[in-house]
Amino acid sequence: MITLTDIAYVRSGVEDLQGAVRFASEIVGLEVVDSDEPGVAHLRADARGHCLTFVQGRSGVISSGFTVAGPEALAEAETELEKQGLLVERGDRAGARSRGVSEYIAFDDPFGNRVELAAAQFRSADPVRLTRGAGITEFGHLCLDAPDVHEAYRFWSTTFNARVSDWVGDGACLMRIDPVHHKLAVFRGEEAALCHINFQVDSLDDLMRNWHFLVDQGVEIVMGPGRHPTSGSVFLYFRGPENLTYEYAVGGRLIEDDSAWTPRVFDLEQPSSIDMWRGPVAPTTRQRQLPQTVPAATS
Ligand SMILES: O=C/C=C/C(C(=O)O)=C(/O)C(=O)O
Ligand SMILES: [Fe+2]
Repeated sequence: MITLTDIAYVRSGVEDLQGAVRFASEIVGLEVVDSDEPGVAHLRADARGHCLTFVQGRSGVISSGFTVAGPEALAEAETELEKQGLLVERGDRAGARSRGVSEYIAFDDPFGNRVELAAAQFRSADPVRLTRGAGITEFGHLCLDAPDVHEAYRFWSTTFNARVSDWVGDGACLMRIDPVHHKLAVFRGEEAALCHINFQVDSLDDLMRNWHFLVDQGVEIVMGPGRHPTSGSVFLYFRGPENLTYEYAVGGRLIEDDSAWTPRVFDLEQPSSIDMWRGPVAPTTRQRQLPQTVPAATS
């Protein structure tokens, strides 16, 4: 089993590089990192050198990167994946440099999502300089699409150390690789794709200020503000250029003791399974069944 130590980055192809960078920096708030690569832009949210890369070209996710413990673990992972019959490519020096990692390998998950494993992701000692006061604290998780979330779970939980934290019916599988409720989510979708990329913010005030800012900027709000019963985080999903969906979230449960946690299965048909603030506020059935008051008998 391959042990993933963290999420590392998302690389996405964009037709309008300037537009994507402008949105990710001036609207989302990420810091633009210097890049000497023509047609490539890197953005930063936390101590990682960068966590989001846009590459001028065909629109759509290129790859999602994770880290393993080091070069030996990477070599073992390469062997393990090849044993499973997966076609594994070892990245070259230029590719590693562009990813801000020491070395990496790449393969497709069973659905065609391009996944990369890196031996080490470079950290930056420079303080993060967000482009606006969005309150972003970290690149929190990434969510992939797959036609069968159970099959996806089987892949991630047998090939890797992913454990399921919660399910939303057959629609979503939320997996952890450390105590954070999920660093990797898989949503049911017709084909391989990046469902969204999450950035944690420091406070509820940050999230709500961001909401007003996005609305004032005319950004498409996809969902929220709301609260996930799964992680418990308060969320806000919004659409950026070329259909890249971002999520701000605040909070979220930690699962420190695997043995004490039992994954729950929320009903995909219930709106409150995605947003617990959408639960029924109408009178409960008990009140509806209260006997009608009987008019006083007329004498
Ligand atoms: O309906 C599921 C939503 C899950 C969460 C969460 O619980 O935080 C996400 O953020 C997600 O799907 O990525
Ligand atoms: Fe999310």
